[in-house]
Amino acid sequence: MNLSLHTEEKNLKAALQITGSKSESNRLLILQALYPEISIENLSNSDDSEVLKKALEKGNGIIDIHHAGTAMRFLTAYFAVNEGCEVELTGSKRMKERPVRLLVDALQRMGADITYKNETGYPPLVIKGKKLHASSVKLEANVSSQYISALMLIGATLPKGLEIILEGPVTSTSYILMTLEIIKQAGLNGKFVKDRIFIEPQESVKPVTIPVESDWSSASYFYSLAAISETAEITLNNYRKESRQGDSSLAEIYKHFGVETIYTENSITLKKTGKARARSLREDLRNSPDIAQTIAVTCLATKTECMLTGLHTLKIKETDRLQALKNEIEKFGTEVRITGDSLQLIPNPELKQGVEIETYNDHRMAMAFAPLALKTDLRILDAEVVSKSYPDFWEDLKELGYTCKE
Ligand SMILES: O=C(O)C1=C[C@@H](OP(=O)(O)O)[C@@H](O)[C@H](O)C1
Ligand SMILES: C=C(OP(=O)(O)O)C(=O)O
Repeated sequence: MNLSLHTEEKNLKAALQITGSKSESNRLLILQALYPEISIENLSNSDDSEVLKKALEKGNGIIDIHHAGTAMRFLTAYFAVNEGCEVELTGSKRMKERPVRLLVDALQRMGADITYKNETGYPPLVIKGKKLHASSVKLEANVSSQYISALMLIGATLPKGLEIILEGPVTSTSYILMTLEIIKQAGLNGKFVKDRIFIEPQESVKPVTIPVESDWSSASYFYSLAAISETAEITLNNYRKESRQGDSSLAEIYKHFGVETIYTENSITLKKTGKARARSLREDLRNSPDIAQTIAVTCLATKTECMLTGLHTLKIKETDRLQALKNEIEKFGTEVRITGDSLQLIPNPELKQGVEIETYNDHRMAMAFAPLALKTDLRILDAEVVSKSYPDFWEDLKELGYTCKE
């Protein structure tokens, strides 16, 4: 499905209910499978959470998790300790190019029975679940925090718990902290001190209901819309100031674009009153990689010079996001310089019209570019990709006065 986006709206006003955080949901689904006393509220309706839920229900045989990175990594650890199960964990073509070696190495050193079906270091994986007795493991921490979260989630089921020693710089730390907070909220114990994470052993937890906050990465597209609009007042329900999600740094970052965040007990209102904006932006996004695309497109639309750093993980996500951003932003006549971990955008006063955006099977490419329709009509190719994290995205955009035509 290709969508042509158009809007004449300059003043945005709406109240929306975005689905639950996929990161929180996927942690909770794994914990619930290990500790059935846990109940979850406001679970994400994303494809990634749906495939994880189905995989846990299936529990044996060939399990295809499509494009879902967290599902691949979390299930690798989950099945490795699930005594008696035999699974082949596979995914989309792109998933077979996304590395899992550091996690698999760590689990193998802990005694797990995991082999590669095709290429060493990449899915599909053949996993035979067994009891693991290790109590400590070392792991390089600069490639993906998902490997670390995966180990943390199974840590309490091991007879002596698990100490995870992080080697080198740590990336996406906010997601490790999210895992720890959720583990504690479930009634388990753990701590993260310097380069070490300790998860205490525990066989069961007391019955507990854990609400999932709505998804801050999904909220980023509304921050971008507010930034690009003349005025905006967009209320998003089920968000908190004290969030577990690192992408809540949006509230601070978007002040540069004149967007204020007003917090009430259970919602945020993004308010733009037309104040002057900064002409340039410097941000280190190593703790919130998923909002890099949104911010780059906001800068394109608002003609803000920007230098985004800490982006070394973007190359191994749903697509090579640095290259994809360069390809698509340059279609508008704006220069983009990328390195292995940074993106610089040099604004151009003219914005080319009638551009078609390739989305590279990446939900965030489609959603990040959509706000730009406030400035120029555009066409988003394969627009259905949004369902990976936010299936209702196009419907919610209509609430803001957009027309989205096939
Ligand atoms: O743990 C998580 O829920 C996630 C961690 C991040 O990945 P990396 O740690 O690989 O950067 C993030 O990009 C991804 O969307 C979700
Ligand atoms: C990178 C992402 O997801 P995952 O790694 O879980 O596929 C994302 O949602 O932006």
